[in-house]
Amino acid sequence: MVTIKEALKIIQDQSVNLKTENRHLKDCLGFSLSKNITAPFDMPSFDNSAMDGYALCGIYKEYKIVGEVAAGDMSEIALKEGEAVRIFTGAKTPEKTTAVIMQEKVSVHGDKLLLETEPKEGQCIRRKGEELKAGQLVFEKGYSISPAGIGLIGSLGIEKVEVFKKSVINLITTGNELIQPGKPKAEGQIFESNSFALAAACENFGFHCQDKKQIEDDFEAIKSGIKESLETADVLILSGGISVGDYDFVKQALEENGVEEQFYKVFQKPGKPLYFGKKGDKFVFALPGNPASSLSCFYVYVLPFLYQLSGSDKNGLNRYSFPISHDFENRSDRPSFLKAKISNSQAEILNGQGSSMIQSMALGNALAFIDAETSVKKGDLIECLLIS
Ligand SMILES: Nc1nc2c(c(=O)[nH]1)N[C@H]1C(S)=C(S)[C@@H](COP(=O)(O)OP(=O)(O)OC[C@H]3O[C@@H](n4cnc5c(N)ncnc54)[C@H](O)[C@@H]3O)O[C@H]1N2
Ligand code: MOO
Repeated sequence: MVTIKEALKIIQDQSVNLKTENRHLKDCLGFSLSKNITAPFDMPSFDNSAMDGYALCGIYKEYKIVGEVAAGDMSEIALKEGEAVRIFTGAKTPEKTTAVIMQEKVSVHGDKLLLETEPKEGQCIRRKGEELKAGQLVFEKGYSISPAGIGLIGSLGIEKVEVFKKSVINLITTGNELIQPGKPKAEGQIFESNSFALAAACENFGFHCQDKKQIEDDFEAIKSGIKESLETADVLILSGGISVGDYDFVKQALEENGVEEQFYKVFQKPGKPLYFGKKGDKFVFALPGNPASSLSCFYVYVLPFLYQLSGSDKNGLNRYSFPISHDFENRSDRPSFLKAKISNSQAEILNGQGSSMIQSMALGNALAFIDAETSVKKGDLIECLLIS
């Protein structure tokens, strides 16, 4: 049995073999850059107007209108003192433009432009290079590409980016009692839900489960299922059959497939029988079957590792401390990840903390960490991992 800290360190210390690929801008959301990106040119690349209005030369209250520039116009108007041109948002400001005035603040009489007040030098002009200078570092290697990141990369004219490949994830659920939702359920059976929750949790953070298998509690079936899944997977996630019961065959089946244990059992609640192993450059997480245990272990251990394998600068769920909204006593002798809800900047530990209970996780939005046999008072800060 290892501590939470030790388990996380064992995972973090794995040497991983990152592969790269080129992806089109439209297909790189959530991927991590395998190279820095620097600005190929100044941004903006020319001085331009921030408003629909008039570009002005000199500081006056009256100007002569001598022309027009629209966004995308290439024409160069040489403005002289006291002259103005009609201009639109994003259009290149003529040379010698002192300021731009928005059209709501002027009146036009023939070719005469009258201002309510004198303009301030430089107003409403977006300067060349004010956001980025040519050659400036825009994103560092490892940056996880966000929608705004895609926007910026596109605006730099970059069509394809080199990113780290994401892992192929395969899932195996085990258990004789499991039947698929939608099928008639006999006494003693339960609906299989972990594979859906785990696949959804992967998708939620930009990872994808390629293959899903459900296998009964039969040693040979589990052993051959693992063998087959490992052929295509970079990361194999199993659920169930990892505890000490007579029908818990997963650990032995992994061993017989040449998977080397990195740790088995973590001193925590939920998720004590968590297993982590490796075979060559493939990794295996065997999560406890209890629905809340498997998902909690996914968030705390699998997700950081998926990020690590994808070259990301992220290392798991965001962690923040929040004041707890009520007194709470953790009676468990194990440090606990408790299903919690953050609202109005306060954390509430929800009812229904059993490892088999997933409703509290579904209604909550965080896992609150409270040490074993620890009491906290209303207002004390507790560490929370934000699920959403
Ligand atoms: N004698 C002991 N018994 C148990 C121990 C222990 O230390 N000694 N540990 C308990 C803890 S803690 C956990 S957690 C569970 C984990 O057991 P397994 O990983 O072997 O999981 P299963 O026994 O297969 O299933 C547990 C529970 O979860 C339900 N389940 C399983 N798979 C799914 C699924 N895909 N979808 C929905 N629900 C699932 C299953 O029906 C069981 O109710 O072991 C304790 N026992
Ligand atoms: O390790 Mo278990 O998840 O407490 O029931």
